[in-house]
Amino acid sequence: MHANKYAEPVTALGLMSGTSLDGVDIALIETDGHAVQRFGPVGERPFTLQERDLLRGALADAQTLTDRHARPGRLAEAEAMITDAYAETIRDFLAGRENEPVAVVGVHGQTVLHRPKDRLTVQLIDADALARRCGLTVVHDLRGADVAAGGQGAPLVPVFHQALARAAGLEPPVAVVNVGGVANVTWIGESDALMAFDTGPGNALLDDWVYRHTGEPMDRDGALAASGAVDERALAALEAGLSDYLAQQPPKSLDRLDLSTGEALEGLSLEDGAATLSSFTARCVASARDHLPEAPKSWIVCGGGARNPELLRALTDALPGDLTTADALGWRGDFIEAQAFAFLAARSLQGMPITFPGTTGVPRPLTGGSVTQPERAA
Ligand SMILES: Nc1ncnc2c1ncn2[C@@H]1O[C@H](COP(=O)(O)OP(=O)(O)OP(=O)(O)O)[C@@H](O)[C@H]1O
Ligand SMILES: CC(=O)N[C@H]1[C@@H]2OC[C@@H](O2)[C@@H](O)[C@@H]1O[C@H](C)C(=O)O
Repeated sequence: MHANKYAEPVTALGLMSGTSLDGVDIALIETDGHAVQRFGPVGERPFTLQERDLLRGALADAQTLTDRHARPGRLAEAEAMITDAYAETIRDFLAGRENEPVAVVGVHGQTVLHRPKDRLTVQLIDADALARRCGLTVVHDLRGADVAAGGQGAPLVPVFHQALARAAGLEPPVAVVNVGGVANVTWIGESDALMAFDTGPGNALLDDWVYRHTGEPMDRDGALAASGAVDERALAALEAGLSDYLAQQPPKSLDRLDLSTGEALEGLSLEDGAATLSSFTARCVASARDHLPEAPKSWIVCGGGARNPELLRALTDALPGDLTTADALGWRGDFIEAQAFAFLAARSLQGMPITFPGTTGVPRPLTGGSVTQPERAA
């Protein structure tokens, strides 16, 4: 009956590089912007240590920005690096897949500053150069319109979580928790009801702690946390440091640099610090329940944190209800964000809303994204 309600499906690519600064994820889907008709291949391109250092420098230099288009300090170099990395990722991904009729590429870029209360959110990516180099239509700046309209500009992925949950026939209410650098939750109730917000740290503080002590980028497989113990005093201090945010009613979102351990972990061993930070992430997710309209029957964990067994254990301890990973449902938990940016680009091309009062607090459902055609960018 609704045969013409949605547009013809298109093949869309999505690229995401998140707050963990670990690399670029890419995914191909076929979608009409409402559902996913086909999940295609995925890929990733890790950042080198030098690239991560450049991004850390760019994050620091972005703190004084007042103009989202300015690129002082290391920002210009970082943007060129990100654009190269995205172009390279697309080229390598499509090599041997020339038959994929890619209609659009949705790109997130690299967030270096996110201050929605000042109507400022900055993602590094030169979309014109990218469109030119890959010869494809690029949709970028998916947060800008939302922030300009008074929204939080994040999280953006909830409408895709909703499409995934709908297709899986999950019994509402269900919560999807993305444990990236920052963690966020999407709550999906009856009749497509949607609420979403950033819950607090995901892996960012744990990554920083491990990097500072060992030069390694993460607590791989939770090995450090597994051999440490949670320090309750330090945990309480961490929670006190974020208490205003935790208590705040959604909509709400975080900048990576809003998160810090302060003095809370002083004197702790590497292992105890890792155990305490893993628990902190889980406790912040658990405290998100206070803001949800109804307790979720099940929790689905995705993002890099789902690969950390200690973090999963801490989440299982902290959350009532069933907890499962996205991968256990047959989703590609590490690539949901990349798939989401493909989905959002397809919606953007059709002028469909990508953010909602329940997700970013924008006054009414709003479309977003800027479209760059390869010929216009030439
Ligand atoms: N095997 C593993 N063991 C422990 N942690 C892991 C493992 N694999 C990934 N991670 C964690 O996941 C992080 C990457 O997660 P992800 O790619 O979801 O983040 P992101 O997309 O950068 O973040 P965001 O969602 O905040 O934008 C790594 O930095 C690391 O902390
Ligand atoms: C401003 C920004 O880049 N925020 C990210 C960050 O990383 C996780 C969380 O904080 C989320 O709000 C968002 O990313 C995902 C992709 C989102 O918008 O849904």
